[in-house]
Amino acid sequence: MASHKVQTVDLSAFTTSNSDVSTLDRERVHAAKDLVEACRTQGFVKIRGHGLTQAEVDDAFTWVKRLFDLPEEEKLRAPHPPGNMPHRGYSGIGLEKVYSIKDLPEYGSDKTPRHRSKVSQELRKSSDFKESYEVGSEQDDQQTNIWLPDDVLAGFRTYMTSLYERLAGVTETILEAIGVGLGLNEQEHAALMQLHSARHSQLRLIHYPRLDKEALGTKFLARLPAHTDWGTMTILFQDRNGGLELRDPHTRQYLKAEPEEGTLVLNIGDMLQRFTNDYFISATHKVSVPDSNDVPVTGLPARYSIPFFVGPMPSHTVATLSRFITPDSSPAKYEPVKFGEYGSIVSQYQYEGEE
Ligand SMILES: O=C(O)CCC(=O)C(=O)O
Ligand SMILES: [Fe+2]
Repeated sequence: MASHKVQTVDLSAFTTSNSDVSTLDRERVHAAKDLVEACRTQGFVKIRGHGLTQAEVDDAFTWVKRLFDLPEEEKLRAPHPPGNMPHRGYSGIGLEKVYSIKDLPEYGSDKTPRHRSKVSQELRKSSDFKESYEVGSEQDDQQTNIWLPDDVLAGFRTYMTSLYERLAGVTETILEAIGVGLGLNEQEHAALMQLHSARHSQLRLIHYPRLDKEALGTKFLARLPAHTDWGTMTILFQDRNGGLELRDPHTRQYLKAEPEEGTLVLNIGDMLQRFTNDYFISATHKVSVPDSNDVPVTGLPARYSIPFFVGPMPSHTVATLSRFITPDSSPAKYEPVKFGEYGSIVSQYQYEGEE
C-alpha cells in the first residue's frame, strides 16, 4: 500500500495484559502485521503503546535539556575521546559528519588515517551543527561509559542508566512484535532476537542549537544530512518541534515525522535489511535546515532528540534468514557480515577527532 505519510502502529497489545488471552492474541497478530507491513513498504513507522508513558518521555527531555544547558567547559568534563572509539561522552558542535556506507568510496581497501580524512573532506565540506552525548550499557565489555562528575549534574548517570535499560526493554517488545508479524519459527525468532544485545546498543542525546535567520542566509549550516543507520534499527524520540524526515523508498519523497504525543519513531537499519534480504528497508532519513526565507524572524528553534541505536554484539555475524532467499525470485543479496567490522567501516569516516 503506497502511503504519503508516516504510519502509526499501536503496540499496546504487547505491553498491556488487561484483556482476555484470545482477544489479546488476535490484537497482537493484527498490530504485528501492520508493523511488518510498514517496515517492508517504508522502513519506518511511528509506534504508540510502546511501554513508556509520555510523562517518562518528558522526563527524559528535561534531563537532556539540563545537560546541554550546562556551560561548555562543564560538558567538556566528559569529553568524547579522539577518534571514533569508544563512542561515548560529550561531543561539541562540528565533531561529527554523518554518512551511509554506500557514500564511502573504496571502503575496506585503503583505511589509512590520511586517506580517511581526505575522504571525509571530499564527502562533505561542513560538519553537522549539533552537539551530542553518547551513553552505552554499564555492562558493555568493549566501550566504557564516560560520565560527568556527579557534582556537575547530580543524578544524571543514574537516570541515563535506567533510561538505557527501559529502552532496551522497548526494543525487546518491538522485536518480539516483528517476529510475530513475520510469522517466524522458534529458531528464526532466536536469530532475530540476537540482533539486539542489551549490552551493546547506544543511547544518544542530541541538541541542535537554535539557528539565527541571518546566519542561515549567509552560511551553509547542516543539522543532519541524509543517511541510513547501520545497526539493526533505531527507536527515536523527538521533542515537540519535530524535524525528522524519512524518505519513502518508492516515491523518494521525504515525509515529515510530525511529533505526536505518546509515539516514538522506529526506523529500520542496515542489519535488519540484510537479515531480511531487503524485505525490510533501511530507511534514509535526515534533519534538514529550511531555506532562510522560510524561517521566522525569531530563527529556527532549538531541537532535541533521543535516538537509541539497536545492534547485536560486535562479534555477531549477521546472515540473511534463509526464508527470505529463493533462488529465482529473491536471490541472496548480502554476504554474512560481522557487525563490529561493518560498524567500524562506517563510523571511522564520521567522527572528526584526531586519532
Ligand atoms: O535527531 C534526529 O531526529 C535524528 C538522529 C539520527 O538520525 C542519528 O543520530 O542517526
Ligand atoms: Fe540516523
